[in-house]
Amino acid sequence: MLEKLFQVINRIERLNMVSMHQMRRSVNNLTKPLGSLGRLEEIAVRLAGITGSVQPSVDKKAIVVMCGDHGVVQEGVSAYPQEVTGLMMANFIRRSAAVNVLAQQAGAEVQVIDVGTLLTDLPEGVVRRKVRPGTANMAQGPAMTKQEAVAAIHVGMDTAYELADKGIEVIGLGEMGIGNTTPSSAMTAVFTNHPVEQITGRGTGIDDEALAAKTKVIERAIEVNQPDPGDAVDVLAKVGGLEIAGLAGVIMGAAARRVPVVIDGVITGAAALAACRIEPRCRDYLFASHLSVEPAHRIVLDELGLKPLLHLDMRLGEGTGAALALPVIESAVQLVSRMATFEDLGIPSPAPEEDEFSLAVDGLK
Ligand SMILES: Cc1cc2ncn([C@H]3O[C@H](COP(=O)(O)O)[C@@H](O)[C@H]3O)c2cc1C
Ligand SMILES: O=C(O)c1cccnc1
Repeated sequence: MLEKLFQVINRIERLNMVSMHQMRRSVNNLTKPLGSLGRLEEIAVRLAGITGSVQPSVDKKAIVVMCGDHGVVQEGVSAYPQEVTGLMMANFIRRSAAVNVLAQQAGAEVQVIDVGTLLTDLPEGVVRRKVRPGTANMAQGPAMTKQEAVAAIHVGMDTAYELADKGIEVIGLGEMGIGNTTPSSAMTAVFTNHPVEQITGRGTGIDDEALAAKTKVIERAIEVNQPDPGDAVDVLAKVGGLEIAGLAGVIMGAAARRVPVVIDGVITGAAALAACRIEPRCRDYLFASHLSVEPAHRIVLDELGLKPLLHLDMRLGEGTGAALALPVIESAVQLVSRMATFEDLGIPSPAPEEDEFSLAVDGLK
């Protein structure tokens, strides 16, 4: 069962330092003051490292929306009923949800995958990869078995491989699953050892009383299940979710295929933490799109050493932040491929010589 997971992880390589070095030199030769394109320069350098090309392309884009339901919703942790998961899936298929609008603007296709919802009558167009119909209530016992968590990871890995096979050059992550900020906070607490109280947020918009109750539910889930922070599959199985495990699989699969991944909010962030605990090299393939209002998100990004590209006070999920960041990433590529160099203008590059001799790898932020 674990063989496939290990085969994918084995393929995840370091970034290509030669390409990064060459890209940094190209960026320094563009007709602008040194460093003046700020983080766009880092994006270009890291894309070179990820793709192994000094002319990377992120033209073909996809947003993967992994969907799952959560038994812990019984505990009153969300402001909305569980049926909203399915209703929103239908909305994604009709292309009328927030993520569809933003993905269309970014020129990205949206793929909707059922990895573990309660829905039996799935709308046409949803990819059918259900591992089980929703998780069990993690406040009473494990959300799922380890086998199920691994099966959900495999769904994500397969998805990333299929997208890479069809020429997708950048993958944005999204999710839908009423209640899923609860397992995301639980996972973040376990992986980072921060107090649950500091990590738990209002999700879809619960009041103070419900927030206090949600915090207690998460503490209870950790107490009851005793997830092992050193075993990310154990954490995913005991206090995670099917769509979260699927997203961790997408990250590992994409990294194995040298495809950059743009994470979204607190749920895709928790998935990224899990993927990076399984294989730390995954981290170099990730871009953080935005900083969510959910308190766990800042903790996740700090832990991963990722800086968000946008600050828009969003707290939606679905892949909305990832969709918004895709054009920013594409801008970095367009700048390096289309701007003139100092040589083009017939003057020597003013970039300092010692840059050539720096071993510090930039573009890793
Ligand atoms: C209409 C609607 C659309 C959404 N799109 C994403 N989410 C977001 O809210 C859920 C997580 O919040 P909580 O843990 O509080 O339930 C997820 O499904 C997430 O993607 C939505 C939630 C609602 C209600
Ligand atoms: O930050 C997020 O991703 C988020 C916040 C609240 C609800 N759903 C998602």
